[in-house]
Amino acid sequence: MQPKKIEAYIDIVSAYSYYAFSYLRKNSAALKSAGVEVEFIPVFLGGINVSSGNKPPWTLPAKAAYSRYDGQRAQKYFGLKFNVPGFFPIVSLLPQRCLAYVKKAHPDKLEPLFDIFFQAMWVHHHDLSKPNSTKTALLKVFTGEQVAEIMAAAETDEIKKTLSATTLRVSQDLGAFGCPWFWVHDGKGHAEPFFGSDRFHFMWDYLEIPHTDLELVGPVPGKL
Ligand SMILES: N[C@@H](CCC(=O)N[C@@H](CS)C(=O)NCC(=O)O)C(=O)O
Repeated sequence: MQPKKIEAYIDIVSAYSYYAFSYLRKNSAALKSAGVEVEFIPVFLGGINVSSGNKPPWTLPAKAAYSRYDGQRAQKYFGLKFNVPGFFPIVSLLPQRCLAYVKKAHPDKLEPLFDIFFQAMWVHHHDLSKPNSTKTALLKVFTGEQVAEIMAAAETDEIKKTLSATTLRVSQDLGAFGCPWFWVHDGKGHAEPFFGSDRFHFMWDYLEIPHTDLELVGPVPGKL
């Protein structure tokens, strides 16, 4: 029997991946006590779009206009505050390859690095497609020597192939058409996909974890 597990496929170029990452980390103790393992897995969202035939939502003007409301609401809900950087979107291959290497070579540093990269991109508006910005962010988690090692590894065929193989697997085998994408194992030998940072209540039902989110509190005294 497989354990209950959430495979979380995320890219730092995706604000919705940032929301999902923060939420899962905030709830890590509760998930652990419910016997659910969480694995964060770097993917290249641009590659998922190409492979699935999808287009980024902001390329459709109506979705771009709506996303301004949705983004503000999500930030309030998840307790984050940032503006979309002027350079958005970026080609996120460099930071995602660094993460793919760190996952292999320094697995205990993967979550801290995701956190620093998300903050660098969204809160501090550092363009992580530029090597100097990526190096500066890496230095918040690693020594100078390790940063050189990670930057060199990100240029190797092995790491390039690792990121593209994961990206291909999640889109072709696990049905992904965007990020964050989740492949969730129910602990009974089955697994299902979930898309987005706004589907955790369905995920908790699927995993049979008690939760209170989305319960209406009422009636409000004096209002009825
Ligand atoms: N409703 C989802 C939206 C997530 C979303 O729009 N993700 C973007 C990347 S940041 C994407 O890949 N979208 C593909 C699509 O909507 O088809 C959420 O709240 O998390």
